[in-house]
Amino acid sequence: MAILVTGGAGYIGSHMVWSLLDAGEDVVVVDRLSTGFRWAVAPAARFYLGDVGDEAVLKQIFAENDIEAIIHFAGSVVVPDSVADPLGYYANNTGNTRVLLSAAVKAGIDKFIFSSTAAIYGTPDAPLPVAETAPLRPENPYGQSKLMSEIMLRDTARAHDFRYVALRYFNVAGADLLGRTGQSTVRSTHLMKVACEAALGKRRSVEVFGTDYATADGTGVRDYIHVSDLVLAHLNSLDYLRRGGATLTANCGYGRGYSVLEVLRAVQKVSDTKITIEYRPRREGDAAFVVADATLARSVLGWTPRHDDLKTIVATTLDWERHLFQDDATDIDGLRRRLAASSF
Ligand SMILES: NC(=O)c1ccc[n+]([C@@H]2O[C@H](COP(=O)([O-])OP(=O)(O)OC[C@H]3O[C@@H](n4cnc5c(N)ncnc54)[C@H](O)[C@@H]3O)[C@@H](O)[C@H]2O)c1
Ligand SMILES: O=c1ccn([C@@H]2O[C@H](COP(=O)(O)OP(=O)(O)O[C@H]3O[C@H](CO)[C@H](O)[C@H](O)[C@H]3O)[C@@H](O)[C@H]2O)c(=O)[nH]1
Repeated sequence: MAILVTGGAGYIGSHMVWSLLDAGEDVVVVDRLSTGFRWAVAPAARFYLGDVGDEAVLKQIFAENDIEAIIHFAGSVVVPDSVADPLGYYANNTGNTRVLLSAAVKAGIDKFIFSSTAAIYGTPDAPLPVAETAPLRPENPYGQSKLMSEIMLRDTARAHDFRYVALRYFNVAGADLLGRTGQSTVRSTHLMKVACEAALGKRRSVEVFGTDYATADGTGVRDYIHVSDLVLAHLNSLDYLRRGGATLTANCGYGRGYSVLEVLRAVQKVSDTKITIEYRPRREGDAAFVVADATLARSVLGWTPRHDDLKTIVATTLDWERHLFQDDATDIDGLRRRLAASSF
């Protein structure tokens, strides 16, 4: 039987596909390539170009493959875009997830792993690790769209023979340690990627949004989790569901935070460069401190992270940035040549 990975051409999904293949799984990918790249999909996976909201595509996939479980990454992920285009975000993240869930139930697929986000907590009440039981108060349509999907999952599991694990990711960063994939998102706004681009001269400077937070150095604190550890939590979730585990919602983070300035210092140290920093006012909607209490993932899923080290996160992000070609992100042969010639 095969695992269907939606959004498998994207940043996190492409790592998932490699890890599943490494573990000997049979993998099918569906992606509409809105932000993902065909070249990012490991060649051994069967690829369908299509939308998870398109019932005909799903029907074809389920007819041509014996799907055991679905890992659902496909979605729109840019918070400010969700404020500008809420209906587009609800359509893709909530509406299309509904279509996928409905097709899964009809096809008798009873295991589902979902990409949720710490954004559904909004601003935590206190600068303490946030547990799954904390109030859910998303502050933007992106977070709302994911919360609505979590609610659909909950109700689907109550009504049907269907179990799921919803993983609430904190700040995902880093790249595959073998250099096979990484974050290739065009115009990313994520701090780790932006800082590494600046270190390599792809950007003139890094803006630090806010220096007056109630944190040790005044800048925002986040829980940066290496993408390979995040993907491991999905493998653990798959095992858990296969063993008959009950529906679960779990945070994915390391349980400790780094400030913006600590991240920038780490990037400068690992890259041996000096980054030009521009201090700016706070970015709207940013919380001071967002760190996971991931006790549940460790205890119930048996998740044991292997790369809980800021230097590794920075080094793998830098390595991937060095290998990314700048002009033509559709140049798959060019990327393969560069990867083949690389030292990974
Ligand atoms: N990156 C993070 O820090 C982070 C944090 C929390 C949650 N998440 C969630 O993880 C998932 C993956 O995020 P990512 O960072 O890899 O983003 P990404 O943009 O790199 O990947 C998303 C992939 O889904 C595809 N896609 C989007 N809509 C689709 C649709 N309707 N049908 C088929 N394919 C579609 C895109 O082409 C892309 O390949 C998302 O659901 C996101 O909300 C990401
Ligand atoms: O150029 C930048 C970019 C970010 N930051 C700061 O760096 C920290 C991290 O910001 P990111 O944009 O990298 O990530 P966010 O914490 O804003 O959000 C990310 O993590 C969330 C979960 O906590 C959601 O999943 C969301 O989708 C994802 O973008 C914040 O304090 C932010 O203010 C800067 O100072 N300068």
